[in-house]
Amino acid sequence: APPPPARVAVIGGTYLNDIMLDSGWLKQEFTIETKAGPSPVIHYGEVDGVPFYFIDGHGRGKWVATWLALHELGVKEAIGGATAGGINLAMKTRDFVVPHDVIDFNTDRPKMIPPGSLGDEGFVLARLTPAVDPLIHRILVEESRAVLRPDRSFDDINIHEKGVVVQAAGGRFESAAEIAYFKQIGGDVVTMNVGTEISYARQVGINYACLIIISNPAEGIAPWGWDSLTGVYQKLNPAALQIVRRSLPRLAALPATGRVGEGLRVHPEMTAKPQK
Ligand SMILES: CSC[C@H]1O[C@H](OP(=O)(O)O)[C@H](O)[C@@H]1O
Ligand code: HPA
Repeated sequence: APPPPARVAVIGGTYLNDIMLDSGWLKQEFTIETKAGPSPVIHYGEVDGVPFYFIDGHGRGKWVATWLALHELGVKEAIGGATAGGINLAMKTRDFVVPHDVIDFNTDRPKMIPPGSLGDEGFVLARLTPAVDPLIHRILVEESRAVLRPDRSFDDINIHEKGVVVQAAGGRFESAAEIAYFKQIGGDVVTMNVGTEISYARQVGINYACLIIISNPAEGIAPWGWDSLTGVYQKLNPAALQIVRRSLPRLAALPATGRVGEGLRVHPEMTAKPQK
């Protein structure tokens, strides 16, 4: 049977994976074939009557196939969850950041989704300004406040409405000198995943923003231990799940057209036609 339709997707990183898989919201799993090979496992779920897809671990290494599959399935809105290291001293461990921009130093995933993957003639140079969808960005800020603020035990947690997320090369943590450099060029938090996600979502025309929880101070900013990584997200996971739950119906109700990303993906002058 074909998977049930949904126009919204949630992509889990470290902190959202387990709690989404345990949420009781997921009903069915499937994979689909894409021009970049089989998709990762895609979960179909429903909560409060809203159908959605969930992919854990950012697609478990299947970066291009993940976003081609979501496009193929007709997804229009997506939120990503990720942990990151705090570079900006105002962005402490446990704080929430809804980034507005990105610096992408990833080198092992293609910057451009291979030409022809989407059935476009030639290639498309997507634009990243603004880097995330402003409407989804606002929803994540508002729902983070709505969930965290009434709970006095979260009083020490800041919700940062803006932030530049640096995607490091990935594959290992950064050196202190690398972080000092990221700080100098305006980076606020550092991740190994979100830069690619921001870029691929735009390239396939899916409106996207992400909710980051800081799990540790970036290297050289302050000492941290492995327990920081696990401890932070275990404590904040239930709150994150409620933020997702409250955001989903709002994402599903967003207008399908007239969105800022539409004009940023395809421009006729930027599309190389095959030579006659
Ligand atoms: C958990 S430490 C490093 C790991 O965490 C971040 O990923 P995620 O988006 O799954 O939270 C970071 O990018 C690294 O992959
Ligand atoms: N660096 C890169 N990615 C991360 C970090 C970090 O310090 N913490 C969580 N994800």
